[in-house]
Amino acid sequence: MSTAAIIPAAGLGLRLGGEEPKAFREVGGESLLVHAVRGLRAATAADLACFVVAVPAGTEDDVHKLLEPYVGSAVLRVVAGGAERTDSVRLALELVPVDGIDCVLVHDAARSFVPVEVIERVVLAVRSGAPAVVPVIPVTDTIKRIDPGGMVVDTPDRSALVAVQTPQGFEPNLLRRAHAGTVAGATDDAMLCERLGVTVRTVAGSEDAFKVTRPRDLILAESILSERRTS
Ligand SMILES: Nc1ccn([C@@H]2O[C@H](COP(=O)(O)OP(=O)(O)OP(=O)(O)O)[C@@H](O)[C@H]2O)c(=O)n1
Ligand SMILES: C[C@](O)(CO)[C@H](O)COP(=O)(O)O
Repeated sequence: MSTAAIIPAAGLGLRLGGEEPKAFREVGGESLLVHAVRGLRAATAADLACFVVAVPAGTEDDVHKLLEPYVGSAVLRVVAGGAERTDSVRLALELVPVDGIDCVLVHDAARSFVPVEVIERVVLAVRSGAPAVVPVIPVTDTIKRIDPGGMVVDTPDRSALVAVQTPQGFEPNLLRRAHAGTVAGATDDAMLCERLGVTVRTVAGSEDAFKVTRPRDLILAESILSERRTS
């Protein structure tokens, strides 16, 4: 049995700005998408046999050519993404082979520098029987819930809160059932499984798995990359 990776990379990157979609922005001379694919490939314990990448419509052929050298013997499928992240994941999921896959990872192209250990922890947890797995890190800010008028409603106990990253790992048929239902308002795939009543397991994430979202994040990305290239 092998793993399939879905990479939602079809976002515009409005918060990052710039001329091209975020997945094509470069760090250290290579696009965020290439870094993300290379990172997943490096997780040898994941046995990645298939990549399905959702990209901005019209870029499918170019992206296929761009990524071919990085996927090794794995199958590569590239599909036009949808309006929301969940649409892109659903469209990609339709291209994940049904046979021979025991774990589907969903990994944001924008979390391009996730360490191999995190990827392998997620896959191992799915293979150990957890149907849905997310990597998490502790929350360092105090979080407050507010009302529509901006007034504080309450302050949840921070020790019970975590920030959620990707890759998120799923038993394939669970992910298919999760995406067959209503996806409105879901900001990650695990949330869709929660809506089905499934208990989601957490594993340790990493600060390096941060999501490139705003311009300053590119500076952090460059710094992580040059640290890795030095060591
Ligand atoms: N319609 C969409 C929206 C997002 N994504 C992907 O989902 C991941 C997480 O989304 P985010 O970081 O929010 O990216 P953008 O939507 O591009 O960012 P912004 O909201 O700033 O435009 C990214 O890899 C992004 O390319 C996608 O595949 N399809
Ligand atoms: C999936 C995710 O990266 C987990 O933290 C996050 O929810 C994506 O959110 P975004 O609003 O699409 O950036």
